[in-house]
Amino acid sequence: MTVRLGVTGATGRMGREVIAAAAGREDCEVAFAVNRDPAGETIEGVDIEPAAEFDSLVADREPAAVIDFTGPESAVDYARACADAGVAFVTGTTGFDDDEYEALEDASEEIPVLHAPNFARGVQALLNVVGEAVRNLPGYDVELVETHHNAKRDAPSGTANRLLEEIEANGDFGERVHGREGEAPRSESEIGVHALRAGNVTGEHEIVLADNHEEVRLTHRAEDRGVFAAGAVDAAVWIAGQKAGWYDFADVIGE
Ligand SMILES: NC(=O)C1=CN([C@@H]2O[C@H](COP(=O)(O)OP(=O)(O)OC[C@H]3O[C@@H](n4cnc5c(N)ncnc54)[C@H](OP(=O)(O)O)[C@@H]3O)[C@@H](O)[C@H]2O)C=CC1
Ligand SMILES: O=C(O)C1=N[C@H](C(=O)O)C[C@H](O)C1
Repeated sequence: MTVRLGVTGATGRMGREVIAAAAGREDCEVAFAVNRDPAGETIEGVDIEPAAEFDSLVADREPAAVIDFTGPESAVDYARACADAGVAFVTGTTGFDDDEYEALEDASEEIPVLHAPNFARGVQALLNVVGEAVRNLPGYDVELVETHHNAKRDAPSGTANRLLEEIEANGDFGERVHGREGEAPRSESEIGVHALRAGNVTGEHEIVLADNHEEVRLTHRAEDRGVFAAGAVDAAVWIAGQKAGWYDFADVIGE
């Protein structure tokens, strides 16, 4: 069966990759793709339509799932529209505040919703091992450094926040300290968090665990945005067969 997909944020860095990833597969097809101001563009043979036509495109082209890489406000709007239309929703957008995240969770009462701050399988593996590393090294200093391209809006990255949750769930830590300046000695239990923005870096996350005699570094480096797009399309094909509820990328990989 071919899964029909809608794509939002289609002319963005990720939207283009999602369309290319879907075009290269036989188990799915792009039913429509929208962007805020598409200016008549075509990507991989798909005409990019204005975002204002989203509701009517969903009604006419009947996608089984929508893949969203836009921004937090837009993602929430699309999640609500998908809930109204009964269409599954997959979003890789990051930077949601608590209210926005709650709105996504509300939508999951009516449709399947999957949010993953990172669709790289290597990041999922990193999430699986970081807690174990922290548990094995009690009392070690923990610092997280993430590096992204100079156009990224949110900081720290969604992936960094997710890694921090995993670290905190597995050790006895104090506050997160975002960067340091001036007189800023390290307290024993704080977690230092550092967001670098430079050039065209696709996405790097490194966790440093150290005491005074040794250090361990766990690093993930995305070489190409195609890795995120492939994971997002896997998630959309998978979610098309699920019932309403809240899912994450681990659910997709676990099957
Ligand atoms: N989960 C993951 O694996 C990954 C997540 N991300 C996240 O994905 C999001 C997008 O990243 P990226 O592609 O780099 O960002 P871009 O800014 O390149 O792309 C976002 C696109 O969404 C469009 N857009 C914004 N609002 C709407 C709307 N209402 N309707 C339709 N289109 C809209 C923008 O249009 P316009 O040009 O008009 O602003 C733009 O084309 C970010 O939150 C990022 O952190 C990124 C990479 C991987
Ligand atoms: O904006 C990006 O580019 C990325 N954003 C995601 C995040 O915030 O974690 C994932 C990836 O690192 C690329």
